[in-house]
Amino acid sequence: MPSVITIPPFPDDVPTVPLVVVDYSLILQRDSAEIERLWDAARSLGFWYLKNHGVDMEADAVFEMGAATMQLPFEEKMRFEQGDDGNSFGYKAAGANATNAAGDLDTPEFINIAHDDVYAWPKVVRRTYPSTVNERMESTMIPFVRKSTAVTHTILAALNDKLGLPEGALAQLHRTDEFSASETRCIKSPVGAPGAKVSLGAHTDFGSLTFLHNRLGGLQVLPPGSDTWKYVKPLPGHAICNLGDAVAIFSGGIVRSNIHRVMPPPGAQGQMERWSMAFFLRPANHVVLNALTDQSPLIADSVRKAQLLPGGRSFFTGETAQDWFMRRIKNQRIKNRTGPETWMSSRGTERVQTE
Ligand SMILES: O=C(O)CCC(=O)C(=O)O
Ligand SMILES: [Fe+2]
Repeated sequence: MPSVITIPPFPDDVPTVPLVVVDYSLILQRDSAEIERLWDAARSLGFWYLKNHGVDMEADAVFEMGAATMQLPFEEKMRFEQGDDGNSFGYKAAGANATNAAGDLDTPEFINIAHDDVYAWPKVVRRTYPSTVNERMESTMIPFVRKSTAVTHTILAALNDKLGLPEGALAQLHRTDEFSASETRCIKSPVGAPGAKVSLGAHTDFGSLTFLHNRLGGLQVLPPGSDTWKYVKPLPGHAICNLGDAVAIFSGGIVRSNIHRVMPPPGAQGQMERWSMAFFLRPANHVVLNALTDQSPLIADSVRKAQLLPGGRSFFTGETAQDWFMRRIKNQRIKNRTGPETWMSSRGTERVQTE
């Protein structure tokens, strides 16, 4: 199991980004100093560590589900492959996605489980999964997804207030009783050759909030204004949170969906398989990704200012969350590639960040 393997230390001679540590137990108590810390992180890099979130045991169980799933015969996993039409639920084989405009292939395998299927279990509402997932729906997936939904909604509520939105405005766009692309992903990356290329290509996240559980290094961010990728060092007992495109657009650019990628783990960690796992909170499928200017003067002001800048940005995509997500997934698939333009069609808000 990934969680009981001894992990070599993260090297101390690689560039890392110092992330703010947010204490979830204080956010839950609506501690204003802690909410301010979260607010600063959300607006500057859009990434932060989260401690005292209380989901570690459940996260370990999801890693165990991922390990059991990846051990299934390849043909069995391929019975649940996500396909090329823009759906991400199910299995994604290594090499199914491009990592850049040149069409270089990704190396990780994923198992993606739709939250809609977890909420509705034992009813199947989006798709079916391998037996290793079904057997753990009650023991593992339901507790993990319930707790992670609560954590991510609590963070969203704190951001909602700071954005000057009416109470519950963001929650209303992320209702758990409406279908969405929200999912839990367990990722296995094989041991790479030293100096191996990018494992998961540079991207911004497609939805609103990612709650990421990392054991090994490899995740990198490109901080605003920098041309050097920096590692995010995994810290025991700390999850990593980052904001995605949807909430950056809703906020009119006040909060940031920062570009990131995954490289083979650095130093001695490079000798190991890399496992990671993420809970992705995304808006309901029908929600249109536009800035919420009519609900917050702060957001209206931010959009006005952004549009006055040279090359002024629009925060009105007119695309639904479902179309935005499916376009991005579909155009990453190597089978759909016609040329560099396919990669460009897979892009979200990273279009305005350096790649
Ligand atoms: O594996 C990681 O550390 C990050 C994965 C990621 O960025 C993603 O799946 O969107
Ligand atoms: Fe990501």
